[in-house]
This record gives sequence, structure tokens and C-alpha cells, in this order.
Amino acid sequence: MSTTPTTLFDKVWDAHVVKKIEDGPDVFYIDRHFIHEVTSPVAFLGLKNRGVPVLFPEKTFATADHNTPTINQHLPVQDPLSANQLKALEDNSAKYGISHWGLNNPKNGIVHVVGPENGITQPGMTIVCGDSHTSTHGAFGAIAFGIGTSEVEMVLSSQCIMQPKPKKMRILIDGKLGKGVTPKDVALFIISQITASGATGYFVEYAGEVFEQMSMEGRMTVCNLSIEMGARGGMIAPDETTFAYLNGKEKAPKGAAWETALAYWKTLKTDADATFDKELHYHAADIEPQITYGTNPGLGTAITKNIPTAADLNEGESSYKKSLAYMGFAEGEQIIGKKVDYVFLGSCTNGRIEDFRAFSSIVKGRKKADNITAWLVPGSHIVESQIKEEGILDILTEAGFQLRQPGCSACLAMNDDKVPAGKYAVSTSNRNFEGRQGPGSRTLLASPYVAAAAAVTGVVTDPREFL
Ligand SMILES: CC(C)[C@H](C(=O)O)[C@@H](O)C(=O)O
Ligand code: SF4
Repeated sequence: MSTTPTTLFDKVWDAHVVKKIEDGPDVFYIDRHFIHEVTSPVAFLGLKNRGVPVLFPEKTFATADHNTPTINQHLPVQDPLSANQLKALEDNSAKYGISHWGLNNPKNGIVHVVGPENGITQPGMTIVCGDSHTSTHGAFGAIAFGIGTSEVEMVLSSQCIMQPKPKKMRILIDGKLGKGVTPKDVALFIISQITASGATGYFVEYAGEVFEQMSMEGRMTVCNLSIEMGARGGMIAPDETTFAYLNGKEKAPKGAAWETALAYWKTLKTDADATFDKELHYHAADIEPQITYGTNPGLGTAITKNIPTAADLNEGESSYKKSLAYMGFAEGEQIIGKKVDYVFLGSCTNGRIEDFRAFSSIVKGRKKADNITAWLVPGSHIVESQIKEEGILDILTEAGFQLRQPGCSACLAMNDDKVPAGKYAVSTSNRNFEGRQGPGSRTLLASPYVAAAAAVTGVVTDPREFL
């Protein structure tokens, strides 16, 4: 065994290199492969054309999420393109013997929600999916990243991909988070500090007290947003919180296999004195509830602050002005008090049970504002069941909200959940690009607390006044 101090990332990476290529990418072994309806059909077509089988069908897991409606899921899907994609996923999975959680399957939900909650995602694994937010699974101490459709085909046929090793960055945050400050705020804060391309070329390890104290749901939220700072992925060393979350999950190891796995998982941490290519250090006390005001996730601020000027930001002036013009905002304006039309609680960033608990803790005993259309979309059927079991649905109903059925929904508006042109949405998702939530839609990214505060007041509101 090597005595050189090693990072968590190197430990997991090096254990998966099948072959090193001189001056080229590594041939990299993949433990778990997730697929959804958008990026898999062309990969399966490639297999068919080459007459190649799926090498290890039991290592690939399919779920339908992007194109699925969030009401009346028992009825046939109306949109022909969506219906075709969903059918292709089902047929391809059946043809190659791949596990498939389609609409109405009790395990169905957003790929990055269902993988972890069923114990498929485990520490020390390499995990890929034809989807950028695959970084979510890094919360378990896995190396997880998004791949393109041609690589999906490669993984299906060989369980390997060609992958250059990224550089390593560690982001350390010490101290304790203040009232109303959530993992989403931590991630939006980091992105606002380093910009949406600040971690390009790196794989990030999040470390320090803030992440050690965080729940698995919170860690998933943070790792999910790694991609929005440009990183290849993000990870957090597994610990007792991770093991407790996984223990008893359907696909987690059981009995003696659990003990063996646990012994290995406990070795998965960065050694003291291991070095990174870049290190950033922040303090929890400096992080307030955040909100974005522009058209990339880096254009965010503490909710109590005013929208910065181009000079404050060091941003290219014309692109910044264009971004604010799209949003209908002006430099130097206060963000609190801005009118909101839509509230979206959901997505692979904030569609987990903890997010619904946070949202309901604010709307409890209050009423939805009349000007707000709210879409509350659980990340999976398991989350939906928990919402019902914990009495959260009753709180939401009492406050004038409806619960929808699981899927990506308004996060990218590939189904009917589209925010109309010019309207403002406070959204717990991860992208605020032009038109992301529907043509002409305007997105303000924020935490479930901020979303709830907007949902009951109708305007951007500091959630701390309700906590
Ligand atoms: C459709 C899919 C390829 C896409 C992604 O890769 O991220 C989507 O999930 C998104 O969030 O924009
Ligand atoms: S919820 Fe949004 S970010 Fe996540 S996979 Fe679906 S579309 Fe992509």
C-alpha cells in the first residue's frame, strides 16, 4: 500500500483505472450507470447498428423523469415526442434486461433522487449518467459525473469510458450555518464567489465542519450544484451520516457484505497532508440565505443585499446588462420585495423530503399568496409517500397548495410545466438560463425556505422572519 498522503478523489479514481494511456485519457471502469429517456435512445440505436450487446445489464438502471407529466400520470402521455422517448426507454430496457422504473412504478422519480434513495449509489463507486447533474451522487464519496450520449453507448457496451483525470480542488467551510441558511445557500454562495466557471477543469472535494454536520439530502444538494461552478463533479467523504442513510436501503449491501463494505468505506477520506491543485476556504458565518438575479447561477447574492453593479462584479459589462435586461432588473436595485408569479419546489437539487419539510415549516398556518402559482413536485414516489406519511401534505393542502407527481417538471420545462414569458419564478432548481423554465421565463434560484417565503407573501422575502 502506498504511504504517500492521498486524496479521497485519487483513492477512488486510481482504484478504477483499467489501463493508463501514455499522454492520453485513462480507460476508466464504471460501477453504476443511470439512464433516462433523453440521452439514451441514440446510444441504444448505436448498439443496435453495431450489433453489440450490453455487457453488464445489471449495472445500468433506467428511470423516466425529464419528459414525464406531473399530473394524471395514470393516463397516456399526450405529447407524442415525450411518449416516444418514454416508450424507447421502456423497450430498450426490456430488450437488454435493464432495470426500468417507468411512470407509475413506485420506484420512479428523478434519476439523481432514486439512485441514492434505493441504495444504488454507494461510497467509493464510479457512477455516470448522460446527465450533467450526476455530480449529485458524489455526496456519498463516489466519483460521479455526467457523460455524453456516445459515452453512454460506450458504457453500455464495455462498462468503461476514456476519461482524462481532472485537477483537484478542495473547498473548506468551517463554522456553523446560521438560522435559515441551507445547503442550497452554501452552494449558491460558493458559485457567486467563484463564478459559474470558477471550478472548470477541477473535481471538487467539499470538507470542513459545515459538510460534516450536513444531512445526506443537504450533501446531495451541494454536490448537485458542483456542475454549476464548472466542476467535473464534487464529492464529500463518507462518514457515519452516510452509513446510517444507506443502512437498510434496498440495494445496499446486507449482512457480512455490509460489514466488508463498511470497512472499505471507512478508508475513503483524504489523508492529512495530501495536496490539492487549488484550495478555497470560507466561513459559515459569512453565508446568508441566497437568491440569484441574473441568467447564470453565479449571478447570485445574499437576499438582503442589492443587485450588484457591473463594476462591483468585474463582469463583462455588456453581457451583464443583457442578463439584467432579460430579468427586467436594474443594477443597484433591492431584490427583497420583487414581485413573484411562480414558485417551483422540486428538481434533483431540492426535491427531497428535507426540502418539503423546510417548505412546509414556513407555509404551516399561513396561506398561499393569491398572485402565486405554485408547483410542488416531489423528486420521486418515495418522497411523495414520505410527504403523505409525515403529514406534510395536510399542511400544504391547508395552506392552499397542491402536490404534483414526481419528475423534472419546471426545472427544464420539457413537459407542460412551463413558466410563461416575462413571468418570475422563485425556483429551487439549479439553472436560471434564459428560457430554462419556458420561453421567456425569468428564474430566481433559491432555497426551499426562500421559495416558501415567496409563496406566502407573493414577493421575494427573507425567510428568516418566518423561522
Ligand atoms: C436533458 C439532460 C441532458 C440535461 C443535463 O444533462 O443536465 C438536463 O438534465 C438538465 O438539467 O439540463
Ligand atoms: S431535475 Fe432538472 S437538473 Fe435534475 S436531471 Fe432533471 S432536468 Fe436535469
